[in-house]
Amino acid sequence: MTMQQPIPVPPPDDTPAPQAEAAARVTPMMEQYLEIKAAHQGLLLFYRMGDFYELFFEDAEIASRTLGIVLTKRGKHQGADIPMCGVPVERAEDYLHRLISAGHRVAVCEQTEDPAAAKARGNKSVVRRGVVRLVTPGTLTEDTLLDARANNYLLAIARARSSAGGDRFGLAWIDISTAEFTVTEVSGGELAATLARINPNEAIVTDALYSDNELGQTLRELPAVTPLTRDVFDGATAEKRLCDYFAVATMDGLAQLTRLEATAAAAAVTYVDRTQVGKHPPLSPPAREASGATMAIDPATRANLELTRTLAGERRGSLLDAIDCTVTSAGSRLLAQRLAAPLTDAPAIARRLDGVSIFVADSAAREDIRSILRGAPDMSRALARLSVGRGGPRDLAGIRDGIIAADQVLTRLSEVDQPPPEIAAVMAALQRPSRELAAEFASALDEQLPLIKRDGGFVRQGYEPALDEARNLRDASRLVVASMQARYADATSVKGLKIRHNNVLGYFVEVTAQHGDKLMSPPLNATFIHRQTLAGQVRFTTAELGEIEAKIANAGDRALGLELEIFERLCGKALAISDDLRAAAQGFALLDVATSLAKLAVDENYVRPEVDGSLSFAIEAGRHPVVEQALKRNGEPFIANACDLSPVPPPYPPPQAGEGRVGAGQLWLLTGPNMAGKSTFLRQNALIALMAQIGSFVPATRARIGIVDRLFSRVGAADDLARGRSTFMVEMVETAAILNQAGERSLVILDEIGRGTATFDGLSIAWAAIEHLHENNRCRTLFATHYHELTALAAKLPRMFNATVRVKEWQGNVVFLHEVLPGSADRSYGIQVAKLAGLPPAVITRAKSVLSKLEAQDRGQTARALVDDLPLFAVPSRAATEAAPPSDAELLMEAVKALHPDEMSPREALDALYALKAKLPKP
Ligand SMILES: Nc1ncnc2c1ncn2[C@@H]1O[C@H](COP(=O)(O)OP(=O)(O)OP(=O)(O)O)[C@@H](O)[C@H]1O
Repeated sequence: MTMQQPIPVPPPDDTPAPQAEAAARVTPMMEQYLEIKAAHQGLLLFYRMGDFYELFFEDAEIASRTLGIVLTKRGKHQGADIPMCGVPVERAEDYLHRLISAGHRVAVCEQTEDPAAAKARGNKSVVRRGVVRLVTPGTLTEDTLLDARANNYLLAIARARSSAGGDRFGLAWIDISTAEFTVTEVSGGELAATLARINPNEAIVTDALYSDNELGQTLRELPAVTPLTRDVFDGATAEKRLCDYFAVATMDGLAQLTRLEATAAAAAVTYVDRTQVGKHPPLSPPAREASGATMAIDPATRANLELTRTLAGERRGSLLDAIDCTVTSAGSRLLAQRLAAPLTDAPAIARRLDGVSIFVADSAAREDIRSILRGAPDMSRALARLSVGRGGPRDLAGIRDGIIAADQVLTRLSEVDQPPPEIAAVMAALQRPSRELAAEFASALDEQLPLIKRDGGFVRQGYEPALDEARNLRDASRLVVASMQARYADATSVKGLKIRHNNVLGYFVEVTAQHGDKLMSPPLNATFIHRQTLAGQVRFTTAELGEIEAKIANAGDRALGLELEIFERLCGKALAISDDLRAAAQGFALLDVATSLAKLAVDENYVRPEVDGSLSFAIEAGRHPVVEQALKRNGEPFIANACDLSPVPPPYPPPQAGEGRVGAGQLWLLTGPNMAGKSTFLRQNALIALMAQIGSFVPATRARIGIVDRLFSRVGAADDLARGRSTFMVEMVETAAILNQAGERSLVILDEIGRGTATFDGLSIAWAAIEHLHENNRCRTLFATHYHELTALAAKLPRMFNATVRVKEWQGNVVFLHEVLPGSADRSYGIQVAKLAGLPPAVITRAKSVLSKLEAQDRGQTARALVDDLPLFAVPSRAATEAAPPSDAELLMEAVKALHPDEMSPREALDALYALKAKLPKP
C-alpha cells in the first residue's frame, strides 16, 4: 500500500523578514503550481511546461527515485533550492506506467490556453493550467497502462457499524476499461476472502476506515488504498449521485441495491468522475452479486493453491496459466474472473459445462470459431477509451472489425446443431450491434490507420467530398512548391537550391554557403529575403513562398478539422450503441472461454464432472493439472489417483455405539514418505473441485462433486516476516481459521500441520485438529502428515480413513511410485530423500545411526502413552474415552478385521502379512 505525503505548501499569510523578502518571493508560476498542488494532495503533480511534464519538491524526489531520472534544481522557494525533474510529454505514458505500478497516483496538469494568449494579457502572465485527469491504479483506460489479460478493478469499501457486533461491508467494484460494475454486501468474516477474490488494483475507503486498526491488516494486503473524505461515502446522497451518473430519475429500474451497496456504488462513481475530471465513462448498471453465489476461498488458500500466481508471484506455473487456452484478452480476463469466483449453483455450472461440451464434441466448429476470435479486437476496451476521449482511429476500426467478426462467428455458429442456452444467448448478443455502423465505419476509415487522431490521415478518400477537396488543395499546393523549387534553381543557376520546411521558419529556400552571397546581391535580393545563416547553409524566403505556405496551411488545417469532426461523429455513433457493442464483446469473451476450455479438455484428456447438491466427492483417476503438464513436457507420466470423500453409505462402516451421524463426508489421513506425492494429491483434489465449479472439465476419468461452498487449504509453510509472524504462527493462524469456519459443505486440505514445532506439540495439535474436523466441522477433508501415530485414530473415528502413497525400496534407495492406496506408511524415508538431495555421505551415515537409536525408543509408544493420559484429546461433543488412541492389540485386531482374504491376490496377501508383522510392538 502506498501513500504520499503532501509537499510543503507555504502558509498563505507568511510575512517574511525584510532581508529574506527577496528570497521568499514566490514567482507567479510557482504560485500557480502551489495552488494546483494544494488541491491535489497525495498525488504526484505532472505540471506541463512546453514539451515536458515537470515535477517539483518532494514529487520530484519521489519520481526521480522511482523512475531513475535526474533530479535537478529550478529557482528557489523560501530561500531553498526547488528540486525538479521532468519527463518528456511523448514518453509520458511509459513513465506513468512505472509510477502507477509503484502504487503512486498522478494528477496531469495541462496548459489550457495558448502561450500567445497569456502573453497578450501581459508579460508577466502565466499560461493558464488545469488538471485534466487523475491517473490512479484503479481508473486506467490506456492499453499501454493496462494488462490485457487481467481486469483492472477500482473497489469502494463502505462499512456499517453494528451495535449488535459484526460490522457489514458494502463493496462496489468497477473496471472502467470494460464498464463492468458489480456490488455486494458481506459480513466482516467474509471480507478478506471477498477482497482476495476481487483482487482490486486500487481500493477507496473513508479516512476513518483507513486508519482503523482492526481493518488495517486486511487493507494493507491490497496494492493501493486511497483514503477519501466522508462525503464520498455519504449514504444519504448515494442514491442521488448514482441517479446523476446514470442520468435516471430513480435507480429502481437499473438495480435494487441495499443502502450499504448503494453507498459503496456511489463512492465508486464519484471517484471515477473525479479522476476523469468531467468526462463520464459509461458504466453498466451495477450488477448485484448474491451472497454465497460463489465459493468462498480465503487469501491464504488462493495463494497456497497458486490459482493465478505461484507463491513466487509468477503467472507461469499457476493453475490459470495451465488452463488458459483463450485467444483474446477479454476471454483471458473472463477466465481469470471465473477462476477467482467458482459458482455454487449446480444448474448454473451445468449450463457452463453444456457450453463447453458442445465444442468438445464438435472440434471443427471449435477451431473455426477460435480462429475468427483470434483476429477479433478487444471491443470493450476500445469503447472505454473512446468514451473518455482517449480513443484513436484504431479504436474505431476495432469496433468495425468486431462487428464483422460477430457476423462471421454467427454464420459458423448457425451450423452448430442445437446450441445449448449459453451459446444461444451468445448468438443473441452477437446479433445486437448495428451492421450499418460497421458498413459506415468501413467506408469511412482508411486501410492503414495512425494510432492517434491528432495529425489526421485516417479518413478514406471518397468518404466526404469536402475533405477530399481540402486535401487536394493541400496536396496540389505541395506540388506547386516542387515546381517553384525547379523554377528558382533555374532563375538563380544554383542547381542545389532546395525548398524545405521546418516548424520555426515554415517553408524556406536553402542554398549552400558558397551561393548565399549571390542570392543576397542584386538582382536576386529583390526576390530572396535573407532569413538565417548557418555554418553550411543560407536560408531565404520569398513573397510567393509566404503566400503558398498560407494556402497549404489553410487547406491542411481545414482537412484536419474535417477529419477530427468525422472522428467525433463516428465516435458518437459507436457510443450511442455502446450497450449492444458491450453485449457482443461479452459474447466473444464467453465463447472464447467455452471453446478454450473445450480445447483444454480435448488436449489434456479431461472429463466432464457431475456437479450436484450432494456431499459427494468421488474422483476416479484424478491428476494434478499443473504438475501433469510439467511432467509431460519432460516426457514423464503422471500417476493418476482416486479419491473418495463422499459420505459413507450405511451399513458401512459398522455403526458405532451412539454414532448416528454418518451422513457427512469422509476425512482421509494421508501418510507417506517425503517426496512421495502427498502435497500433489491434496492439491489436485482441491483444484479438481475448483475447476468443476467454474464450469471446466477436470483431469480425471470420472468426477462426482457435491457443491463445495468453501475451500480451505493449509499447505506449505512460509514465514510472513512482514507481518511479524513466524512459520509456525502462520500455520496456526490458518489452521485456526479452518477449525473455526469450515462447515459440512466445505472442502479442507491440510498438509503437515504441526510440523513447525516440537514433535509432541505438533502431534498433539494435529491429533486434536483431526478430531475436531471429524466431529465438529464434519467437512470433507484430506489431511497429510508424517505423524504415523495419527493413523490409529481411524479405528475410532467412523468417517476417517487411512491412505498412503506407495514407494518401493530398491538396493537401499527409495523409488517413488506416487500411488495412493488405502493403508498407512510405516516410515518416512526422510534419510533416503536427503541422500537423493546430495547431503554429504558422512551426514547420511550419522543420521541413520541416530534414527535407529531413536526408533529403538519407539516414539509412537511414548506418544500413545502420553495421549492416553491427556484430557486434551477429548472432543467436546464426545466422551473423552471414545477418542482415546487404541492399544497395539486393538490396532492389530482392526488391521486383521480389515482384511478380505477372498478378494486378495497371493501377492497382496503376502504384503498384508508383512504389514501386520510391522505393526507388532518392537521388543
Ligand atoms: N501422481 C504423481 N505422478 C507423478 N509424479 C508425481 C506425482 N505426485 C507427485 N509427483 C512428483 O513428486 C514430487 C514430490 O511431490 P510432493 O511434493 O507432492 O511430495 P510430498 O509427499 O508432499 O513430499 P514432502 O512430504 O517432502 O512434502 C512432485 O514435484 C512431482 O514431480
